[in-house]
Amino acid sequence: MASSSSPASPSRTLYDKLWDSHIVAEDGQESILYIDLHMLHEVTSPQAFSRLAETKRAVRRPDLTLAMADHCVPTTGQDRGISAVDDPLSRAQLEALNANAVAAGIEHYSIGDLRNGIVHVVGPEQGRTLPGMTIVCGDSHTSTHGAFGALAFGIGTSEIEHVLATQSLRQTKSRNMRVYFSGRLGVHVSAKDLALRLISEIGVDGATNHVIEYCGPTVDALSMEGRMTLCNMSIEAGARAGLVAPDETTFEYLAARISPQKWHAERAGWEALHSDPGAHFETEIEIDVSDMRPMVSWGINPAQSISIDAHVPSPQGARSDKDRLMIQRALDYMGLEPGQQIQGTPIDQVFIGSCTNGRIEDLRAAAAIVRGRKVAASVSAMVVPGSGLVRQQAEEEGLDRLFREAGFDWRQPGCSMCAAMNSDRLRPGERCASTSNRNFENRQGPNGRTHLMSPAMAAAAAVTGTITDVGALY
Ligand SMILES: CC(C)[C@H](C(=O)O)[C@@H](O)C(=O)O
Ligand code: SF4
Repeated sequence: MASSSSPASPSRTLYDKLWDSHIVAEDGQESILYIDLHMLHEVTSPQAFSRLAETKRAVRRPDLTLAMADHCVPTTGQDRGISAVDDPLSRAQLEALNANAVAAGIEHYSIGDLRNGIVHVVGPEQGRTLPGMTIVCGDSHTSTHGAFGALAFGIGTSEIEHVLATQSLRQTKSRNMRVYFSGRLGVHVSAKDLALRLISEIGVDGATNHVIEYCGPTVDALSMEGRMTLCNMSIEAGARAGLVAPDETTFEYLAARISPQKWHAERAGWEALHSDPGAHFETEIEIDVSDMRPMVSWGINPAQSISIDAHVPSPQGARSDKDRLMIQRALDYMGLEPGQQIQGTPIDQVFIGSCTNGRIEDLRAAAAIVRGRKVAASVSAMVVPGSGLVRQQAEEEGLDRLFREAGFDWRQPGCSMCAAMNSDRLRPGERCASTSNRNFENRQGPNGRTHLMSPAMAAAAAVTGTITDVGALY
């Protein structure tokens, strides 16, 4: 695929600039890109290391590689590790990651280390994610790091092997897409709602073959945490990556995480990381969010999301036979009636966490709703901080006490019930208010039912026992 504007063109998008500045070699439609940071987790890296060993190749740049366990770690009793009896597969994955990292000299935050957590929370937190970088990980939500103006995307196991061996990656360029959000967000309307709104409008394949650049006054006003939430969910619209051009908000976030020398040396370069005026985007979307209410998913993919005051669709109203079948299947799986109000639907569990919404700001937003209230008797609710440092920060602020006193479980960090790869999972038929990013069938446990929403909305669901407009709690 031809790039939207050639390297020599005067007007380039941010994506064009990131792409051009990392080309090591070009071959027809494909380029080899240099990779500045490669993050590893326990689920997708073991086979890549085995292949490397089989072919007697070494890790080329251990210093540009960072490893941590997140997907299958338990969220209680982490000091005990994982028992080989209870969960032999997860235990083997943790041991493999540890052994591989040690053997290659790769920095590794193992389970129980304060710096450990979900890879997409930890990279930025540790100041490893920087504007202008190329970042890859064997994980689709690597798009999160695009919030810093880094070209960040998920890769497969054979690509992990390739990056480990060469620190480069063969890629075909995607198209440029611009998503412009205007309008001031209402109280309790957050970046998560922006993401769900966008995906509900363009669909789960609306950004396929594209890299999205998010911009406009609404995005400018978002914190880094909010931008990470937004970029995180780019992949749920089918995009290869999401981007936000770095600005003062970004620089300030980084000032607290990297050395002053590095910050001063890099800053001028970071300031050039934006789309030039007149740069060409193949696809442009504009959304005015001034009147937006919080969003919630009703179905079995993130595009099946509606405003909290809306009604679940009915198959009769579908535009095509395919849509009708999709709606029917989603209603059946979710145990919802056509046309019913989403508000007031009783829930069984609440999960606050994940790489979408497991950062300190997310916990603060949820805690603000929980303060002085109790989790409904019918609900079991848990908070899983995105990293050990997020957990520590929350404890310093007394948020853990607020959650515990309200009846939440206060857990140790990891992916947890986002993907149910550890023992945190829904029982069949249970309905969950979740701050994660995927509501696919069986995602949070076999026959579990997931409703995606923001942390404030999940907290409101916890205290009322139903899907509730958090704005109505005041
Ligand atoms: C396990 C991993 C490959 C997977 C991903 O790539 O996204 C997981 O993180 C997820 O969210 O489903
Ligand atoms: S928190 Fe969920 S979405 Fe994020 S990396 Fe872990 S499993 Fe994937």
